[in-house]
Amino acid sequence: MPDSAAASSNAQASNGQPPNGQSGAATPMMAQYNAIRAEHPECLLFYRLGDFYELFHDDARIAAEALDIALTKRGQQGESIPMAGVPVANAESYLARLIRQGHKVAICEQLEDPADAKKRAGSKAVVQRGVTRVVTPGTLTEDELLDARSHNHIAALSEVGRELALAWLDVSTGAFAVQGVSEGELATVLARVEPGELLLPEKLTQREGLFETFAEWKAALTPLPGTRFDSANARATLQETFGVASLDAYGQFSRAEVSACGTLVAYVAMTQKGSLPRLDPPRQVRPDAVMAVDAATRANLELTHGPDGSRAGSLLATIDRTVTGGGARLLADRLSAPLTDPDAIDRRLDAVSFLVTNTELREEVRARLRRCPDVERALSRLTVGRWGPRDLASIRDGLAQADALRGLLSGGAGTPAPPDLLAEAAGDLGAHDALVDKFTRALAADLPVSARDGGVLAQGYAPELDELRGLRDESRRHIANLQARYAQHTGIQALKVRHNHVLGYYVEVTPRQAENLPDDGTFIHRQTLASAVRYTTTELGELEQKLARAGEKALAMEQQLVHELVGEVTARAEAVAAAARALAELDVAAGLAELAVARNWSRPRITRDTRFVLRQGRHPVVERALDKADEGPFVANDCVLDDSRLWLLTGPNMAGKSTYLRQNALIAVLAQMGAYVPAERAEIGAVDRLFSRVGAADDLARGRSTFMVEMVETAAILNQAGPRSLVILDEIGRGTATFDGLSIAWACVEHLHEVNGCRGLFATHYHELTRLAARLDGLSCHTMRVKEWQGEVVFLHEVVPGAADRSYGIHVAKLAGLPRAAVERAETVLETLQTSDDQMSGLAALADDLPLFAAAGPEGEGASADQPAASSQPSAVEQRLAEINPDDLTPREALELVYALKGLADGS
Ligand SMILES: Nc1ncnc2c1ncn2[C@@H]1O[C@H](COP(=O)(O)OP(=O)(O)OP(=O)(O)O)[C@@H](O)[C@H]1O
Repeated sequence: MPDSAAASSNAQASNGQPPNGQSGAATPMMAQYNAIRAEHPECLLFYRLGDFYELFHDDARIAAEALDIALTKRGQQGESIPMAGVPVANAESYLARLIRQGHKVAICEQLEDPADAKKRAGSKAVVQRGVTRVVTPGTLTEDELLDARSHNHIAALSEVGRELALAWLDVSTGAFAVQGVSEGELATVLARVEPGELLLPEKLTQREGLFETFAEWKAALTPLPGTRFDSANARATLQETFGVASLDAYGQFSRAEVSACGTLVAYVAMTQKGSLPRLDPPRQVRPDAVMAVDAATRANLELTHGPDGSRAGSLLATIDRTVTGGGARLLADRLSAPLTDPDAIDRRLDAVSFLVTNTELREEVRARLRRCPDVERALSRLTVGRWGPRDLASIRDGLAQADALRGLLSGGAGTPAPPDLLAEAAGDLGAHDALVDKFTRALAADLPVSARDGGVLAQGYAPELDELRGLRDESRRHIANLQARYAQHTGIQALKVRHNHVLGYYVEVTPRQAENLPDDGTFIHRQTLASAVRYTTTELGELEQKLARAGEKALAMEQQLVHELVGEVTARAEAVAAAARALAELDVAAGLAELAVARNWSRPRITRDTRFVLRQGRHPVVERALDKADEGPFVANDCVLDDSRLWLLTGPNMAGKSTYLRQNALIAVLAQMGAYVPAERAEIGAVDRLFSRVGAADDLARGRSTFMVEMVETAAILNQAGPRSLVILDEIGRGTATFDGLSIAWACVEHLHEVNGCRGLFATHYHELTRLAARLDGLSCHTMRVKEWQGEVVFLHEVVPGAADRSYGIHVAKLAGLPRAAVERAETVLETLQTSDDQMSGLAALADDLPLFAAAGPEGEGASADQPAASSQPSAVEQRLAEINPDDLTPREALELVYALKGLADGS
C-alpha cells in the first residue's frame, strides 16, 4: 500500500477536495481510504464497511444525487466528511444505475476477517482492503446489469503509424473481433459495433478529422495514455492470454490491430483485477466482407432501434423470433452487419431453408431451445470467478439441450442431412453427456443465489459430504431433543432451547420459572432480561461445538466439491463456448425460418452482378403495423433496378413513397444478413454500401439545422457511393428555398447517374426533375398511383411507370385539419402558380411566392382570390426566361440557369 499520508493529499486533490488540513489528521481508516481512492481517480469508490459500501467526499455527493440516497456525514476529529452508502446485499441495482449514467465504480472489499485484523494488530487495527474489481459500462458480466438480448461491446481504437484499427469484445460472452479502419470509415464501423465503452489514446481525441465521430460517442469515450497502446506489449498480452507463441494462427494482424486487441484485453484484465473471463481469439473482420451502413442510414432505416431509440418499432424487433438470449444477440449482430459475399450468404440461407421445409424438426428445435438458459453468459461468469450456483445449472441445462439437439440434427433414418452450417453447428454442440449426468446428480433441486452458505449439492452426490451433513443434522436433532429432556428434568414444560448470534445455543425460561430450576449445576447462568433468563449447559455447549465443527466441515467440503464442478466447466470452456455459439446459430436459423413461414416470406437469390429485382415487395414493419391495426392490406410493389438503375419517384404526399423507398433498402439488408424477405421473388446483386437519406431532423446538439444535416448526409452519399451501392434519397432539397432545393436535387440525380453509377431510388416533389429521364439513360420515372373520386383523392399505394402531375399537398393539408380559410387560400395561390403555360414560367411564378403569401391577410384581405397579386412589370426573372428555349438547354445549362434565376430573384 502506498504511503498513506502522501496518498491522502493525492486522493483529495484528484477527488476535487481541498487537502484534509493536515493529512496526518486522517484516521487510519480514512488514510487507507484515501490511498485506495488515489489509485482509481476516474472511478467512484465503493468502500466496504461491514454490510455497506460507503462513498465519501465528492463520490458521496455524486452517488447521493444519482441514486437518490441520503447524504450523511462522518465525524472526523472536528471535521465531518460527506458520506453515502448502499447495502452490499442489493448493491447491484445501485451499480446498474450508476453505470447507466456513465460512471465507473471501483469496488473495494475487506480482504480479511475483522477478527483476524484484531488478532493481527489489536483493537485499533484497520481491516485490510483492496479493489477487487472496477465496474465500467463495457466490462459487465452480471445478468442484472445487462440486457439479455443485446451485446455489450467494449472497443479500443488504436493508431500505429498511419494505420487505425478498432477491436471490440463482449466480456459477457467472450466474442472478440478486430478490423482495420480508415478515418473516414470509423464512424460507420462504430455505428455497427455500438460500443458501450470506447478506449482510445488521449492524443486521438484531438484529431481534427475524428472530432465529429467522437462527438457521437462522447459518453462512451475512455481516453488512456498513449503508452498503454504499445504494440509490442499488446502482442505479449495476447500471446500470454491465448497461450500461443505467435498470433499467426489467428490471422495476419497489422500492428494497429495487435495494439487495439492487446490494449483491450489488458484493460479488461485490469478491471477484473487480473482474472480474465474466457475470450475467443480475435476474429479479423475484412472491411469489404460486410455491407457498409453508416450511422445516419441505420437510424433512418430503424434497423436495430425504433423511432424512440429503443428496440420497439425497429426492423430487429419485427423479425426477432429467437427464443434464447444468445440467439437474440447473434441475430442483432447479423442484422447490424449484413454480408457481401453471395456464397457466405447462401450458407446461411441454406440453413434457414432447411428449417423452413422441415416443419416438425423446426418446432422441436425451437421447443428445446426454449429450455436453454444463457450458457454464454454463465460461462463467462464462471471463468471470471464471479459465478453463482445457478450458473452451474445453466451450463447443465444448456448442454443437456445441446446433446438432444445434436441427436435431432444428426440426420438419422428418414431425416434429410442438414446443410453445412447446421451440420457444423451440430458438431459444435459437442458431446457433454458425462458432464450433464454428473451435474444432474450433483446439483440440488433448489439452488441458492450464492454458494457461500452451502445447499448447492444434492443429497447422494458425495457420500463424505452426506456423512458430514448427517453429523451436523444429528447434532441439531440432539439439541432439539435436549429441550424435551430438560423440560422433563426440571418439570418446566415451557422451557425452550434457542439460538442467537451472540450467545449461540441457550436454555430459556421466564424469571419466575428460573426460581424453580434445580440447583444441581446443570444450568449455568448467561443472561437475565426482563422477560427471560438464559442459561447454557455443558452438554449443550459440547453439542454446539460438535454441530459447528460438523457444519464447518460440511461447508468446506461442499465448497471444495462445488469448486471442482466449476473447474470442470472452465477446463472445457472452449467446448462449452462452441456449444453456446452453435445453440445461438440454430436459434437464429430456426427463428428466421419460423418468421418466413409465418409471414410468407421468400428466399432471396444473391448474385455477383448489379441487378436488383424485387417482385411484390413489402415493408416488413409497416405491413405488420397495418395488420395489427387491422387497417387494410399492405400493397406490394415491384422494384426493378436493371438497365434503368436509378428510379425517380414522384407522387402525392402520403401516397407511400417513403415506405416504398425504405422497404427496398430493408429487403436488401434482410437478404444479405441471410434471412428470407417480404417479397414474392427477390434477386439482389450484392450491395456493398447502403445509403439512405429519408426524413430529416435537426441536430441542435451539434448546432446543425435540418437542412445542414440533410446536406452533410447527402455529401457523404455523393462522395462514397459506387456501382455496387444502393442509395435511397427522399426529398432531397426540400429543406431550403424552392429553387435552391430543385437545383440541388437536380445536381444530385445527375451526379448519382454520371459519377457514382449506383443503383438508387430518388423520391421527390420536384416534378421538374422528370425531364432528366429524357437525357439520362439509366434514369426512369415512376409514380404512386392515386384515384380522384367524387372530389376526394384515394391513395392506391401502387408504384407505376410515369410521372405525377401534382402533389395533392393541399389535399393532405385539409386531411390534417388546416383551417378552411387557409386551405382555400392555398388553393388560390396554387392556381395562380399553375396558370403559366409552360414549366419555366411556372418556375418564374414560384419565385414570386413570398410576396403572394405576404399580401394575403386573414380571410382574404389584401389581394382577393379573383384578383391575384402580380406585378404589372415583368420581373428580371421573367425577362430572362423569355429569352430562352427550354428544349435547347442541356441539363447542365438548365442547372446554371436555375442558379442564375435564383440570383436574379434574390437581387430583385
Ligand atoms: N404499400 C402500402 N400499402 C398500404 N399502405 C401504405 C403503403 N405505403 C404506405 N402506406 C400507408 O401510407 C402512409 C404514408 O406513407 P409514406 O409516409 O410512405 O408516404 P409519402 O409518400 O412518403 O408521404 P410524404 O411525401 O408526405 O412524406 C404510411 O404510414 C402507411 O400507413
